Amino acid sequence: MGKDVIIACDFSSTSETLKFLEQFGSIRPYVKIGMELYYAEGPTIVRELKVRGHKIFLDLKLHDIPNTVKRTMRILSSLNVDMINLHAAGTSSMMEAAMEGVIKYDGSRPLVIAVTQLTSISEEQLHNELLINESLKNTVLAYAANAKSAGLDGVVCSPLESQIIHEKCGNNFITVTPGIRFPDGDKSDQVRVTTPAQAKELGSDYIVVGRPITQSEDPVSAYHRCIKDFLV
Ligand SMILES: O=c1ccn([C@@H]2O[C@H](COP(=O)(O)O)[C@@H](O)[C@H]2O)c(=O)[nH]1
Repeated sequence: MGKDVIIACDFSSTSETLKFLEQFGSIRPYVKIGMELYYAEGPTIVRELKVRGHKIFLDLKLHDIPNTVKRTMRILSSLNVDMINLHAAGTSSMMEAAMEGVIKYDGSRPLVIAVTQLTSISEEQLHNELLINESLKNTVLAYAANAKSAGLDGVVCSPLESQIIHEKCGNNFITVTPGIRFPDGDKSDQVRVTTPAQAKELGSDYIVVGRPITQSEDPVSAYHRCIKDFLV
């Protein structure tokens, strides 16, 4: 299974995104298109980046009734992205419907992964606001197990949970982990964070890195720092 560093391109336009990626020259990083960029530019941003040779994680975190998610997955899958996601909180029925919708006419499909609990959520918020009495760890593990039973390929979680998810769901069940910060970095709105090196130790398959690269004075060096700490 391929491990990689995925850059979260949280920009509001195609021009800003392409200007950012031009700094990488002939390197074509794996990129994540999230809600901000997709809602601003629509499917054309996916085509623009695909044609330039980038692998794409389309991070739209679907969460709706099963029929709506199934039909939306059919549309999104036709964009030929490499990875796509939804919220495990939408239930097993929703995830099973998504897996039906995502299969293309030729039988292929992107990787499908489920968000367990957002990396910005703390144990206290889980209990006091979401009114979930289970521990964060148990909730994440249960959601991961549901995703696996529904036929998904893996989950989005904090690197802090990668190891226990692999123990429960197997090493082929992939963990895609945002919440990455350099040792000297600002956590900002993230709560369950690790460094790239810790994510490697804990067995994350992919790390998703946004601001530590995009807001860096030298994004290319910050990306290579992630590659060195996580992959090498
Ligand atoms: O649980 C989640 C799910 C998705 N994300 C997304 O990852 C990036 C992280 O960006 P940073 O700037 O490195 O914090 C961002 O696009 C989120 O929407 C997440 O952080 N946590």
